[in-house]
Amino acid sequence: MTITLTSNGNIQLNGTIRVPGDKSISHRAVMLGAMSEGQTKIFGLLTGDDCLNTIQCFRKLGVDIRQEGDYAEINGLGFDKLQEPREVLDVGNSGTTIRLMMGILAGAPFHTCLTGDDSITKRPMDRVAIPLKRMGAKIDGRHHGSFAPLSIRGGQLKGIEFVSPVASAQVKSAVLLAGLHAEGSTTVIEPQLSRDHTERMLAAFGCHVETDHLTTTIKGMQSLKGTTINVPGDISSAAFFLVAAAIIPNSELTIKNVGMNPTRTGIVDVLKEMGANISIKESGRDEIEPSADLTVQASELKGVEIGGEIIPRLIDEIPIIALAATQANGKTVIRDAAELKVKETNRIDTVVQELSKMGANIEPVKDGMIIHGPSKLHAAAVDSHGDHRIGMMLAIASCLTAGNTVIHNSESISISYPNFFQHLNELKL
Ligand SMILES: O=C(O)C1=C[C@@H](OP(=O)(O)O)[C@@H](O)[C@H](O)C1
Ligand SMILES: C=C(OP(=O)(O)O)C(=O)O
Repeated sequence: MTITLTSNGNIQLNGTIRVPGDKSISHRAVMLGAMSEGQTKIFGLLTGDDCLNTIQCFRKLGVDIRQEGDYAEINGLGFDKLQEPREVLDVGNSGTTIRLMMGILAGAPFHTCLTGDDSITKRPMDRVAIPLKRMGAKIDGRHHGSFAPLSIRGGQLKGIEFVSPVASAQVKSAVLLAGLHAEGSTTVIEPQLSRDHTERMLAAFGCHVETDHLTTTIKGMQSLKGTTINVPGDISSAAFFLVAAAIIPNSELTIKNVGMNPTRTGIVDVLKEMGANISIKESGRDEIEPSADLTVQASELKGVEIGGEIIPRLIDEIPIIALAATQANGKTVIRDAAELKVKETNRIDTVVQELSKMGANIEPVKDGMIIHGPSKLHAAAVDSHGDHRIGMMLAIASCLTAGNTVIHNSESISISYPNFFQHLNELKL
C-alpha cells in the first residue's frame, strides 16, 4: 500500500491520545497465559499484526484463546497440554514471536516448524538456537539452524549458565523460558541490561525468578498460574508522538497511560537531554509494570551523543530519534547500535537512505549514524521498506514539510500501531 500525506507547511499537533498496548508485554501475556493452568485475562492487548500472529501460533498448539479487540481470555490447561501442531507456525514479521517461541518449544516434547515473512528469514536465529541446543533441544534450519524456516524437537532440557554476547531481551527471554522446563537452574548473564518484561511477568504468573542486575536465574520445572494482566500503552509507539510534539512548532500533546518500565525509558532521557519540554505524571503503580501520562510541548532541541548502556533502553526508538536530531541544533552521534542492522530492516541503512531523500544531513557509521541539524526537510517519495518504525518516522517527518509525501509500503505500520494514521489525523490542527 502507498499513502500520500499532504502538508501545507504549517501543521501543528495538539490534543490527547492513548497509544495501543505495549507490544513486548502483549506478546508475553499471551505466551505465559497459554502455558499456564487456569484463566488469564488480558486488558489493553495490542491488536497489531505481530501479537495476532503470536495468538495464532498458540491456537495451532491447541490453546483456547478468545480475543475481542484489546481484550483476550486464555483458558490455559498448562504447558504439558500443548499439542504437536499439524501446521507450520507462521510468525509473520515478528522477531519477538519466533525467538520466544523457540525458547518455549525447546521444552516441549514434540516437533514444530517455525517460519515468517521475508524479513524474518533474514534475521539471525543462531543467537537463540546456540544456547537452546546447549540445553539439549534439537534445532535445525537454513545455515545449520541460523535462519528460519526452523525445525525444533524439544524436551529433556538441562539448565545452563549462558553468557549472552548481545544485550537482547529476546535472547534472554528465550533461554529463561526454556529454563522453565529444564532440569536444574538456568542463568543468563547479559553484557548490558535489556528490557525485563519477561522476568516481571513470570513473577506475576507465580514463578520465582532471581535477578541481580545483569544476571537472571530461573529454577526449572515451575508451573505457571493464570492471572490478569493490564497492558500499559507502548512507549515505543508513544515515541513517535513525543518526538512529533517536540519538533513541530507550536505543538502540545498528552499521551495517557504510557508504560514507564525503566528498561524502556531511554527515549524520555534522550529527549530531555536534547532540551525537550516533557512532564511526567504517574498514572499507574501496577505491581507488574509502571505507567505515566506524558505531556510534551514543542521546544528548541540540541544535538547529543547517544551510546553505551542506554542503547538497549531505546533501541527501537532510534529511527524517530534520528528525525528529532535533524531538527536539533548541532551534531548528534549515535553509536554502539550495530543491533539496528538485524531488525525488521537494516535500520542504519533505511533511516539514512529515507531521511536523506527528504533533505536531512545524515551519514551512516558502522554502529550507528551521525546527523547534523537543523535541516529544512522537504516532501519526497519515500519507502518504509516493510518496516513499521521507518514508516511511522517518515509520516511524522512529512508534518515538517510542505507538499505531498508519498510513503510506499505503509501497511507495515499495522505491525505495532494499527490506528496510527487515525491518531495523526485527529491531532493535526
Ligand atoms: O523482547 C522484546 O520484546 C523485544 C526486544 C528487542 O529486540 P532484541 O531482543 O533483539 O534486542 C526489541 O528490539 C524488540 O522490538 C522487542
Ligand atoms: C525490532 C522490533 O520487533 P521484533 O524484533 O519483534 O520484530 C520492533 O518492533 O522494532
